[in-house]
Amino acid sequence: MYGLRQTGRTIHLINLTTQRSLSFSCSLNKETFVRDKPHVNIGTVGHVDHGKTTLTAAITKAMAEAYPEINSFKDYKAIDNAPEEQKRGITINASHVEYSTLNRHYSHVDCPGHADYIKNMISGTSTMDGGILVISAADGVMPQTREHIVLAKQIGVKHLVVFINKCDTVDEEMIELVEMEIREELTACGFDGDNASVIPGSALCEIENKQPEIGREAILKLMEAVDSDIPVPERNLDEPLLMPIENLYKIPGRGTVITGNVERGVANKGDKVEILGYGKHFKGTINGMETYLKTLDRLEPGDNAGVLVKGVNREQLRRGMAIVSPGSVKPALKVEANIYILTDEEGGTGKPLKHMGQNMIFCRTFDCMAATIYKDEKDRILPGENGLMNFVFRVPMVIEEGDRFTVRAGKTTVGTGIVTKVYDELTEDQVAEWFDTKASLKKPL
Ligand SMILES: Nc1nc2c(ncn2[C@@H]2O[C@H](COP(=O)(O)OP(=O)(O)OP(=O)(O)O)[C@@H](O)[C@H]2O)c(=O)[nH]1
Ligand SMILES: [Mg+2]
Repeated sequence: MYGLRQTGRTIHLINLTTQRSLSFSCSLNKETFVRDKPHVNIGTVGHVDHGKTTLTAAITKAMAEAYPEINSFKDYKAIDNAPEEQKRGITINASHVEYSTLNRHYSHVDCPGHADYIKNMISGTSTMDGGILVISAADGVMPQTREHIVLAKQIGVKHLVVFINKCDTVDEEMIELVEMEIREELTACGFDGDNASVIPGSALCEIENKQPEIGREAILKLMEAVDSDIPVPERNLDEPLLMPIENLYKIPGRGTVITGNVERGVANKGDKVEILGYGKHFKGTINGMETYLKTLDRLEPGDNAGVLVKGVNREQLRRGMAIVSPGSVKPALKVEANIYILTDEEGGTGKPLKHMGQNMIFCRTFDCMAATIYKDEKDRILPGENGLMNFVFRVPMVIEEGDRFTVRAGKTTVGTGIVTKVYDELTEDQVAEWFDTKASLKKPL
């Protein structure tokens, strides 16, 4: 026996015996997103293949089964939907899904675990109010488990809930060992390891409707822990708009759709905006906003939104730029930061940064080359220590006092920092000339 239920634009076909449902969209007029619950941004992080995408799909399934009126199941293929992701069976791009518990609406970003795509993990994590750390009971703590905990901490994710996955493959004793190991690891990285919620289960069991005690029930327990452990952050509605760009789409005849997470401020249809970063400056007008295919009445902090902007071309823009209220942000070329250098064990290089070296800086959704300059040429900040140093970007970037960022060299995270000061004494020409000649032969900027 099957039943039909409609929620907004979505029709759910429900098997009345198993309560499994299949959802599909119909083309009624677009619904308006109703802000009837607090909205929280979360996501899955952890080592490659530990089951983050499977868990993401399993959460949407468990939520759709528990509250079908407000949720629909997104299967694995809908989350890892790029051809290369499907061919290789790994996540490359951070991908977003939404679901609701009775108390909250969540936007969930499923981050890649593979070391080659840490860049996408960093930009995905930059918008999280809290995270679900996924760890396989069969493997325990692995290199990217540790790297993701360290990065989440430094990026400013204050709350982590742990899901020990693949419990269908091991015995009780092993699960207890992994729980002890992960609590220690969290504590070592500055989280409250003793009191963190650690939920054992199996994402695959929920997907395959097996062993509900480690499948469905564990996922519901996990979401209860997420509801209670990850507080709704304070949203700053009074400041001018800032929304870092995550992705861009061109809609022929309509304009450019910019997706991302609103960091602060509100904006309405018809508002004028600026788009800044990578030394560029464009002007446009907001012509519409959406979240998960529903119309937004206005942009608010925390929204994971798609914004239709008139007056800019998709080709001019790139991820890492930011949409801001006109005149509210001045991009910076040179900043001072308090920087912490990772040790070998934390996944770093175990070496200090070079004076006048060049490294990639990751902040919000941007990555940009910067010169690393010690205040005194003889200074060195050793692994495991922190100190002040200057960074000069190749081009002006949207970065402000108090912003957190990550320093990477090749595939390794070298350090993490917080901006303590923004200088404005340099011109773009001076910086371009300095980078274009052999930087190391010149005196520090
Ligand atoms: N036995 C078992 N296998 C699982 C479970 N969860 C996931 N898997 C399997 O583990 C493999 C990796 O799962 P993914 O969800 O792709 O892992 P991931 O963490 O998203 O991987 P990346 O995004 O590439 O880092 C797949 O073959 C899954 O079917 C589980 O609970 N039990
Ligand atoms: Mg994945």
